[in-house]
Amino acid sequence: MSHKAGFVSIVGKPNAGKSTLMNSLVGEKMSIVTPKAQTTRHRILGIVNEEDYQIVFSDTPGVIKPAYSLQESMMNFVHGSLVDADIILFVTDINEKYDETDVIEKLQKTDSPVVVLVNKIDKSNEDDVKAKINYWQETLNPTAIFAISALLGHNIQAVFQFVLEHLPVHPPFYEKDELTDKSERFFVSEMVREKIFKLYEKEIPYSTEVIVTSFKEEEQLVRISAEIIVERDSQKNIIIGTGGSMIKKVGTYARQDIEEFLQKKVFLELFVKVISDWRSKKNYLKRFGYEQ
Ligand SMILES: Nc1nc2c(ncn2[C@@H]2O[C@H](COP(=O)(O)OP(=O)(O)OP(=O)(O)O)[C@@H](O)[C@H]2O)c(=O)[nH]1
Repeated sequence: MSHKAGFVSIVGKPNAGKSTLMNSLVGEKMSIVTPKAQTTRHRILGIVNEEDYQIVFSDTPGVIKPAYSLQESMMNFVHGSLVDADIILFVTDINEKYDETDVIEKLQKTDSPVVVLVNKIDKSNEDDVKAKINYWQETLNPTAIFAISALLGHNIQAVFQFVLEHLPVHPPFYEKDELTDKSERFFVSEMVREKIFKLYEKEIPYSTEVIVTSFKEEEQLVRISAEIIVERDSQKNIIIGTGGSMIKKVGTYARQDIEEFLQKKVFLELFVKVISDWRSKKNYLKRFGYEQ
C-alpha cells in the first residue's frame, strides 16, 4: 500500500481564522485562538498521522506589512511555509475588511496548488457567499474553493478529504507518533501568552513575550517558572496590576490549561522582566526563537 505525506500551509490575513481551522483539522488545540489580530507569531506544525498517510499542517502568522523586526521575522515564517507547501489553504474572512492585495500577490507567485477557504460563513448569507466565491474564482483562479465555518466545523471534513486526495505519495516526514515539531515548553509559554492576549488591552499583548525558564517534572507535579517580558516599566506595572491582581489571574487561568495539557498538577510561578524594545533587537529575537 502506498503511503501519502505532505505539507499543507494555512495562510491569510490576521484574524481570518487560521488557528481555529488548524485546530479543527488536527482535532487538537495546537494554536492559540483569540479575538485579537496577530496572535500567532511562529509557524506551528500540527501533524495528523494515520497508517497510510501523514499530513503536516502549518499554521502561520497573519500576513501584514512589517513595522518592526519581530513582524519581519513573523513574515519570514510565512514565506518559509509557502515555499515548502504541497497544498496552500488560503483562509479569508467572508466579511474581510483588510486589503488582501499582499496575500494575493504572494499566492500568485507560488507553484503550489492554492485552495481558497471562505471562512466565517456562519456570519453571512447565501448570496454573499456566492458572490465571494465568484470573486475568488476570478481573482485567483484557485484549484478549489470551499465555503466554511472553522468555528462551527462546517465543511471542514470536505477540506480534509480534498487535502488527502491531493497529497503526494511519500514516506512520512516525521515519526508517526509525533503531533508537532514544538516542545512542551513552547506550548506552555503559548498558554500563558494566550491569557495575556485575552486579559490585557492595546499594546500590552503585542509588547509581551513569554519564556519558560524552568520546567521540572516531579513525582506529584510539574514545577514551572516563566518570565513575562515587556518593553517598558509602565507595562510591567500593568501586567502585575494593583496588588498583583492581574498577574494572579494570568497565572490561575494559564495553570488550569497547562494542567489539562500535561495531565498533571502544575505549580506555576510568573516573573515580569523589562527588556526595552526587545521586538526590534535581533539578538533577543534570536534568543526567543524568531530568527534562525
Ligand atoms: N463566527 C466565526 N468566528 C470565527 C470563525 N473562525 C474563527 N473565528 C474567530 O475569529 C477570531 C480569530 O481567529 P483565529 O483562529 O485566532 O485567527 P487567525 O487567523 O489565526 O489570527 P492571527 O493569529 O491573528 O493571524 C477568533 O475570535 C475566532 O473565534 C468562524 O468560522 N466563524
